Amino acid sequence: MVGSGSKHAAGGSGLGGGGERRKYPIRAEDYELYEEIGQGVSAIVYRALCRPLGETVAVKVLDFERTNSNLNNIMREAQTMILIDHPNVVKAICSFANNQTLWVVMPYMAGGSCLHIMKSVYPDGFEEAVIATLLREVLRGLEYLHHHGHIHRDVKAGNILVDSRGGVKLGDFGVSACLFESGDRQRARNTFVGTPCWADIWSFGITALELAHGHAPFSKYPPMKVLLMTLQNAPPGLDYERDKKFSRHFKQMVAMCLVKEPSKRPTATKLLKQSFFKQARSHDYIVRKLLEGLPGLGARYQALKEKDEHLLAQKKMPDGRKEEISQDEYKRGISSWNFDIDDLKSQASLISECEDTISSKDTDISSIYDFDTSLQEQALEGSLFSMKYDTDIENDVMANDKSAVSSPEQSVCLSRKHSSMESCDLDLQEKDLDAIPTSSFQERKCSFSSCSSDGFLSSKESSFSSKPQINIHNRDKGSGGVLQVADEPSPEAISRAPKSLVSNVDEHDDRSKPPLIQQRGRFKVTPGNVELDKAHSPGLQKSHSMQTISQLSALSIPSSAEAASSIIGGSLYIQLYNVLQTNLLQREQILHAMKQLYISDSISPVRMHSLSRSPSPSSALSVDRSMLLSTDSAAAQQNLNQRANPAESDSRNPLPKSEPKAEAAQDVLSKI
Ligand SMILES: Nc1ncnc2c1ncn2[C@@H]1O[C@H](COP(=O)(O)OP(=O)(O)OP(=O)(O)O)[C@@H](O)[C@H]1O
Repeated sequence: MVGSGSKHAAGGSGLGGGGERRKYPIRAEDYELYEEIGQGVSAIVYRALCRPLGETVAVKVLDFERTNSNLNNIMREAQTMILIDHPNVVKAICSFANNQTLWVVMPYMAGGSCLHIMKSVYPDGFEEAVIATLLREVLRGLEYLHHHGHIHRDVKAGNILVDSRGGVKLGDFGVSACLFESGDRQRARNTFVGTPCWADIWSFGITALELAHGHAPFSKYPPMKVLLMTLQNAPPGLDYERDKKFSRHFKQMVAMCLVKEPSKRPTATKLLKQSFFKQARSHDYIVRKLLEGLPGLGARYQALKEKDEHLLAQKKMPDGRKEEISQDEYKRGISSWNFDIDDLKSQASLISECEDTISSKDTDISSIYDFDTSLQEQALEGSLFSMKYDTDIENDVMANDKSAVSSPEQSVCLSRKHSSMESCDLDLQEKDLDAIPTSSFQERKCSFSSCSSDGFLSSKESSFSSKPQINIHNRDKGSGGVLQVADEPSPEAISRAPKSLVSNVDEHDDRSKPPLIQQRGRFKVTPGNVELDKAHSPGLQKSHSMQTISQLSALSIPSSAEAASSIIGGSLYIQLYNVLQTNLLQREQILHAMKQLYISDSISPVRMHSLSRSPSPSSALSVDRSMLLSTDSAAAQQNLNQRANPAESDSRNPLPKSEPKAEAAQDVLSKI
């Protein structure tokens, strides 16, 4: 559709009334944009008039500059929306390019989103019959999507839209996935039988709670806490005192959706048969209950926006923002995955190579969600979690240029040579306590100190590089699964990388954009004192992994400490975990190398054993300098291989031997 020579596009059935297909113009000048009615990660939605037809529509203006999704992805979203034809799913009427933007024309949903309605009028949630009516419509939409091989992946109150006649539709296909898009329909069907709906069904259950309470579970908690709670706690439900007003059927329906074991969740079709939905009513009921007396959408949206801005002016994150971020984390923490099974399998096996705590035996998707010890959860967060949520940036770079993957020397992103604290303050300060709940503060602090107790990472000493970095996960098993950070991607990689990525690399090119310190999946770290303006934030991708970033980037971050605790604390936590993993792996490799060298130098087995068991730097005080100078994990690995397979040893790479130097050992280990 984009750039099509024709000046008109056929609208979807029903839009023109009487079943005729109306011709919608595909030129910007044929649409008059009125007030803003919504904003997403990379798009602003306006009420608009389609001049030739005299019809009010919604136009979603997607800024190419603000999305780091490639054009194909954007087109895919628009195309998907155009092909949609179901009364409970918002379809796109047409789309076209206009300068640096893509315009997607949609039917105008005058009631706006359920989230906005709740925030404006029902802060404590809707009554049960309203919820049943809304959710039945949503389920019908989901049933249709799943039947056609689509997964919505972003089911939430904010994406349930209501039209002026009480019609309810699921909107926002920004992160939807088509199971068949690889072209191998049969394989996709076989691989995914039954699975894809699971993610949406979990989100659907959380959305039910959101509609019942006015907010999603744990929405007041910071994202990482929410994710941990999702993994650690029993699934949430309608179990509290305040939930007594809800029927048994409602509670049962929610409980069916919120089962951690994905395969045990019902399909949309099965859910629709639940008794809970017997109380669902008509569209008129929705009009009466929700829309009557409601201010116009534009005014409502403006009022909510002003409230948020007011909170921002007071340097507080608006509750709504907090909630949105947390609820996204919550839902996505358990319900999202990338849809490349092979990729997931290789990631899972990678993790098992890195982490003893995760079994590699079962690489089925569901097993990925089945870790139940806290250590495994932490490993999940640190590695699988971040890998699962990799953005397209990584994929693009990996696909485009493998040379962008850094050498092992470049892989340590926490190093002394980049020890300025400019980027972020890892040492969470007491004054930030009001920004996040005490429990999570303590938990996070505790995590940091446990790192430092090993002597490998001190929260006080360490920092992230202030240099912009691109985070590349090395998925090559041969590398042992080290998570690597490319310090400087090759010029080729830069030239071929998506524009937004390049802009992250070269901060000098665009100083209006906050320098990206590190981007890992949905999280990024920026200098704490940078004013982040959503409108100018770079590299925003319309994907769930970036949604939080966008929400965060809309905020003014007043101080690094505050930012660390209230906003990017979660991302720091993840990054620290990744760093820790990287370092632990390297440490293991070095210790292995040391062991081997000790063997060759006739060091007593008892001593060697104690060395391998003790991770503390002091245990390495009397080791051979040459053993320790190899911080290059690949070289260490090669040395190990040579020792293990002497026949294969390469005489061009002799294992260096030199004198014992305790200080050197300590020096090297302290840098790890
Ligand atoms: N057709 C529509 N009619 C009325 N309002 C709409 C329509 N489409 C979207 N909106 C409003 O605009 C907001 C943002 O739209 P949308 O979710 O499509 O953008 P996005 O960039 O995909 O956002 P997200 O961050 O939720 O992924 C919605 O939450 C909703 O309030």
